[in-house]
Amino acid sequence: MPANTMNEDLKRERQRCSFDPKELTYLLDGGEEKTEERRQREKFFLDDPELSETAPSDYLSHKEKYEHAVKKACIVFKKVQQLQAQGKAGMQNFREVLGGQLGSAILRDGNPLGLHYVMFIPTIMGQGTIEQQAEWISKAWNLEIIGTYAQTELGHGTFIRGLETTATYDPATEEFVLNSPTLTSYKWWPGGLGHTANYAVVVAQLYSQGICHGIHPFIVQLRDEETHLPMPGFENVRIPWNYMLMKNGKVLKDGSYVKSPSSKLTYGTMIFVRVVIVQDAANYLRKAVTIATRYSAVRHQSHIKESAPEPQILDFVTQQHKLFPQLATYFALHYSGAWLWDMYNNVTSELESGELDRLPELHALACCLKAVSAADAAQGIETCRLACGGHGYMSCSSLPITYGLVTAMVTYEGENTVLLLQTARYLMKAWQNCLDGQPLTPSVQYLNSVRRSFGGVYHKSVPWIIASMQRIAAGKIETAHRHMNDKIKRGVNSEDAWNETSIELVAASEAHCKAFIVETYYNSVQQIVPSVSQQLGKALTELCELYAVNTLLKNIGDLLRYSNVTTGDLENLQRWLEELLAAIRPNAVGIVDGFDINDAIIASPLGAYDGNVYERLFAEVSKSPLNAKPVNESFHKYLKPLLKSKM
Ligand SMILES: CCCCCCCC/C=C\CCCCCC(=O)SCCNC(=O)CCNC(=O)[C@H](O)C(C)(C)COP(=O)(O)OP(=O)(O)OC[C@H]1O[C@@H](n2cnc3c(N)ncnc32)[C@H](O)[C@@H]1OP(=O)(O)O
Ligand SMILES: Cc1cc2nc3c(=O)[nH]c(=O)nc-3n(C[C@H](O)[C@H](O)[C@H](O)COP(=O)(O)OP(=O)(O)OC[C@H]3O[C@@H](n4cnc5c(N)ncnc54)[C@H](O)[C@@H]3O)c2cc1C
Repeated sequence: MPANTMNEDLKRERQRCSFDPKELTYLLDGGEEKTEERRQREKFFLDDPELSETAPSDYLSHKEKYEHAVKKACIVFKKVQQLQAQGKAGMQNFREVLGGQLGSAILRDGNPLGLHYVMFIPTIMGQGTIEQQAEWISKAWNLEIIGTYAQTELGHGTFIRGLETTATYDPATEEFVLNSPTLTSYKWWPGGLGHTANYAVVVAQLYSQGICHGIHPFIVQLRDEETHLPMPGFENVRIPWNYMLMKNGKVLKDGSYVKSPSSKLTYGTMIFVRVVIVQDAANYLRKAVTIATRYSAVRHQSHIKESAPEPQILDFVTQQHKLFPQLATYFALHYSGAWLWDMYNNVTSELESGELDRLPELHALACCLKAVSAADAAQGIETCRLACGGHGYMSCSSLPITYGLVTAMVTYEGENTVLLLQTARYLMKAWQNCLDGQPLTPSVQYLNSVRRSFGGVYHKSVPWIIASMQRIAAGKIETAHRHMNDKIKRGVNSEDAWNETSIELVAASEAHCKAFIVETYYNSVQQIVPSVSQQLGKALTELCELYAVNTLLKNIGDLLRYSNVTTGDLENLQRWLEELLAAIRPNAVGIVDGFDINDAIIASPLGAYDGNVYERLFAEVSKSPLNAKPVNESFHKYLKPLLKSKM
């Protein structure tokens, strides 16, 4: 590939952009200094020859992939320690390096230490007493031990009250006896459990004095610290009394049980990871949309006008409609995720001082935001893949693997439907409170005002869209609530009525979440615009408007059902959408440049900064071991005899 050549289309795109992409980069990083620190950090890892790929891991066996990942995870860990020693990395950077887009670029096939950092350490911090934290955290932090989070069993993942593993307290020896007596009680799925971890937080049903007290977390050693040989399996395994994490519920040495202020505090790590997922989903989406946008600016095909040369595929309005909403969705999830992170930190410090009031609202928001961000990012990444035609299907495009990582988010840490039903539980109570004139928490305040009006007159503004989406959400909440209560009045018991209404409950929850995201995104942009250049402010406003208009248009049926919108209003909305696509078009490449994702993290011949798509694609496929020899052995072994036999 010729060195330092830049694709001519991308050059032109960059000249057309109305704002300076650097300004967007600084905004997203939190300032020029932060951008510089991030770039230095990325360079520190990506320039390390031991971490850079000599050949794509696609061509390795499963076993080789695992060994390769462990090797790299260890190098990364040592490098993080070096940064920490220099005061250049804290917990947040740890997550970025090991779990964020940098981590996923270095450890393309998964991080064997991921669960150690994302769940094992946070569980000890959130559920352990001060003494237990003192005992375990530094060991875990320094990687003297490697942990995982073993909750899910072969038979139960969602319904954790149904877990079968037991931990029975024996006061005679001051030990817990752990047991997984059936096939369905075997721990199944925990990341790193098979070969990497030597300790786990095991979630088990606590029994003491003959009474079951529900699920609680226990630290269990899985492998010998020296030989790494597995400890005896989960049949009557004894662990010391103080290996039960006892910040919340406790067992005293005599076996008496002291209840937690809320049994749901045991579920705290799950809330933490759901909050983290919102940001991670957004970041994976921005990587995919960077690839697809740059590719679409470089790729020419077909005609808009027969007389003109083949256009960039980005000039097809349908292509813009595939990609620009994904750009906007990134920002929407980014700002909603930041909002949720702040709420999580505030509520967590309130919990520390015994205030539990805001926990249900945090749980309700974390559940629906995790579900919607995982689903929308997965769908958005798949749209980006489709937008790249055949080349998007290639593994080296990085789009299939990115989709694979994000679609897993739909299932893990609470399956999406299940989480949306948790939010629906909260919304049903909120609606009842609304009917009873009881106070409402901030995120459902809108139910009160929307209840009083069927809809305002259309005006071309995001506040009108927010009000419309709130009307849809309130309408769906009211409908589900009414249908469920009608069933109960007809004699259906409340649990069956819930199940029979659950399609509407899930839809209500999604609508509530979408209204929340649009409002949070809009409020964030309103706050930012006065502090940035007029050009960037305009670009950010257009993206926010696009997210709002596009989301509303995807819900036309609901809009017609729950508001007094006219068909003329819908035509106006469609025109507005098309105007926004045209307005964003000149800035599309500038926006993804503003994301400032290093080429090594992009890891796709379709999406590199220089736009040398075809040269890079060719170089990539040349790496396949299959292409090393002109004739593969299978020809002589199988094809040739078959061809001969036909002669
Ligand atoms: C630093 C380095 C980073 C490296 C990163 C590497 C990358 C890592 C990559 C991947 C990580 C992968 C992580 C995946 C790990 C996992 O998946 S771990 C397993 C997660 N499992 C789940 O999430 C299970 C889902 N199920 C549940 O959460 C619950 O069982 C349930 C909520 C569905 C039901 O629980 P149940 O006890 O039956 O509750 P209910 O009866 O339905 O409700 C009772 C009330 O409790 C409230 N509630 C439920 N959950 C919570 C909570 N978390 N907090 C607060 N309150 C909660 C619920 O609303 C009910 O309240 P009311 O009675 O008032 O209505
Ligand atoms: C990549 C990956 C990594 C994971 N890592 C870990 C880990 O490190 N540690 C760990 O403990 N676990 C881990 N898990 C397990 C994960 O948390 C569970 O798979 C997840 O919580 C879903 O539970 P399940 O598999 O039991 O699904 P199920 O609950 O069996 O879901 C199957 C279907 O049933 C439906 N369903 C279930 N219950 C209800 C309900 N109440 N109402 C309506 N529909 C319902 C669901 O919507 C879904 O459609 C991981 C899973 C994956 C995929």
